[in-house]
Amino acid sequence: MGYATCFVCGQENDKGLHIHFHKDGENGVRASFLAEPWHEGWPGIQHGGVTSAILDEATAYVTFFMGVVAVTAQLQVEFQDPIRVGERVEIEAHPTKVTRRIVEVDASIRGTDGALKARSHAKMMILSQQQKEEMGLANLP
Ligand SMILES: CCCCCCCCCCCCCCCC(=O)SCCNC(=O)CCNC(=O)[C@H](O)C(C)(C)COP(=O)(O)OP(=O)(O)OC[C@H]1O[C@@H](n2cnc3c(N)ncnc32)[C@H](O)[C@@H]1OP(=O)(O)O
Repeated sequence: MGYATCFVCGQENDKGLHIHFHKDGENGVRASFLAEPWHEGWPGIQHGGVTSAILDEATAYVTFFMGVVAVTAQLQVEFQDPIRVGERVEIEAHPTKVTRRIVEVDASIRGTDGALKARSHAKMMILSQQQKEEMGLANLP
């Protein structure tokens, strides 16, 4: 599952994170990730941009599993506790509000002990047919 070349989930992206997201319950999403040395910013700590990309992707998978094509319009991230290189984390996301054009999604990253590392709130904009065509996303499966 996933787009082959996607930076976060694509299995054919040599520079990617190769995270496998799966459906959890009706509209939830789950995944797991282990930070490698090449994901760090400050020594030994996962770069905040990598953390944000993971939260963004988990959010996008929520809308994907809902069967809509959407892009991130807004992503607010809170970095609660450093994610250490070599540390496994668990990722979760679920929708909090669905309107005609916007799906709001909460996502979180926790240590295997359940301690909160980072969380986000996002607004995903559901694309119109015209927007899908303009962005080259009209023929997604
Ligand atoms: C084989 C198959 C396997 C598949 C496996 C699944 C793979 C699943 C993952 C794939 C990979 C995903 C990747 C990660 C997800 C990205 O990261 S997507 C990339 C990052 N995001 C973008 O590039 C989006 C760029 N922005 C845009 O294109 C446009 O600004 C948008 C978001 C489409 C909105 O444009 P628009 O529709 O023209 O918006 P507009 O009509 O002006 O406004 C509509 C309403 O939304 C509000 N609004 C507009 N923009 C914003 C905003 N930025 N913030 C808040 N509100 C906004 C407006 O205020 C307005 O509100 P109302 O006045 O109606 O109350």
